Amino acid sequence: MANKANVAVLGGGSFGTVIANLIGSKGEAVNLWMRNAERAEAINSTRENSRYLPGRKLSDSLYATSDLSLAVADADIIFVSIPSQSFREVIRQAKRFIRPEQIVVSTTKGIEANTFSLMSQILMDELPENPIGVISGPNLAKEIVQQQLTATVIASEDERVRSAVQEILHCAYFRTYASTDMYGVELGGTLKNIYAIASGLSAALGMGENTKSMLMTRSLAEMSRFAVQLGANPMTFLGLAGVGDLIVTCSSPLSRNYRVGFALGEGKSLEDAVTSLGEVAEGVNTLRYVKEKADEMEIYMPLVSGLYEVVFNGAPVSQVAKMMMLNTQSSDVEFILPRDDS
Ligand SMILES: NC(=O)C1=CN([C@@H]2O[C@H](COP(=O)(O)OP(=O)(O)OC[C@H]3O[C@@H](n4cnc5c(N)ncnc54)[C@H](OP(=O)(O)O)[C@@H]3O)[C@@H](O)[C@H]2O)C=CC1
Ligand SMILES: O=C(CO)COP(=O)(O)O
Repeated sequence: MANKANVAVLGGGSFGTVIANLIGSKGEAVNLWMRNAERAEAINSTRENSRYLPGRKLSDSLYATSDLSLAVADADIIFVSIPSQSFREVIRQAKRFIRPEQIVVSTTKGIEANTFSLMSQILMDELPENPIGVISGPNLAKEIVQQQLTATVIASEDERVRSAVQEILHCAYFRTYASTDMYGVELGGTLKNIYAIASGLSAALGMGENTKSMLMTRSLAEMSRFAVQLGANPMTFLGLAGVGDLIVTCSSPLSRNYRVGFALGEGKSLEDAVTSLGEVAEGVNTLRYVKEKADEMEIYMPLVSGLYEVVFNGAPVSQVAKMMMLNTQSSDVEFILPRDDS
């Protein structure tokens, strides 16, 4: 039976299902929209998303549907968990069913091809009257479904969005912290995917803990530098959506981006690494778009440039790493000692 649900989640992959299930587990009626009608029916009859979360029993309050109009009809909040390359297309399909008072929240960590838009910018373009927000943080879907203690960030300039999302997601194993820096929070979640690929690569090559720590910390320096040039607040990168998400994604084999890097480090081709995942790894496209943007804006991003050479031009990691290590010495925290003064 269809839910008269206060919440809709668009996207029946790993994260969409997990967010819908978390809300459902609180006893809230939630509709999970997916494009595949057979899969939706199977979820309703078996209480399992066998494609993305095999073996995990889903809440009885979750109703899966391939009917977009029905999914969003009664929702106060609509979460959108669709990979970045299809995000605008899905919002365009949905927008005729969405009313201006409905809150729309992206969970997607990626950049649109050609426009360099983040998902909040797509939401503002397509749904200019709706209150919008983004959630981002160290949020591995496969840990949330096991009810591992987890926190995320809801970022929105609209206080009503922040408090509605905090309330709907709050439970004994999930906390939601608030921010007004939507762009910074989103950029944090998006950029760290690049460095997760680099971390997976370095792990596969047997690099030590010193190397991993250097890589993560210099990644944070590089992503903050880029974000500041694009107008985000660097302080956001000290929070869950910056350093928090960077740590989890650069450390865990549950991260798909880390796994792509690991597979590359084992000698697999990029195509094999991506297809064997069977899920989205946003970092591959993000690397491409950020490299272009950094070149265009002349932003110094040696890790992005080096990784780009390895991933897309087959450069040997040892050669790229040596070049970086022998590069001109620089400052540690450039907000204290500017790079040019070091
Ligand atoms: N998984 C995680 O741990 C986390 C993921 N995220 C972010 O959430 C976003 C979604 O990721 P996730 O759910 O993990 O990805 P998955 O690869 O697990 O699933 C993607 C989902 O999107 C659907 N989809 C893709 N294109 C379309 C389309 N054109 N129309 C309708 N549905 C479409 C797929 O449908 P189909 O199965 O039919 O192909 C699938 O249900 C990503 O940006 C990711 O970075 C954020 C935090 C954590
Ligand atoms: O964003 C994530 C964890 O916060 C999920 O990372 P992956 O997309 O690399 O699996």
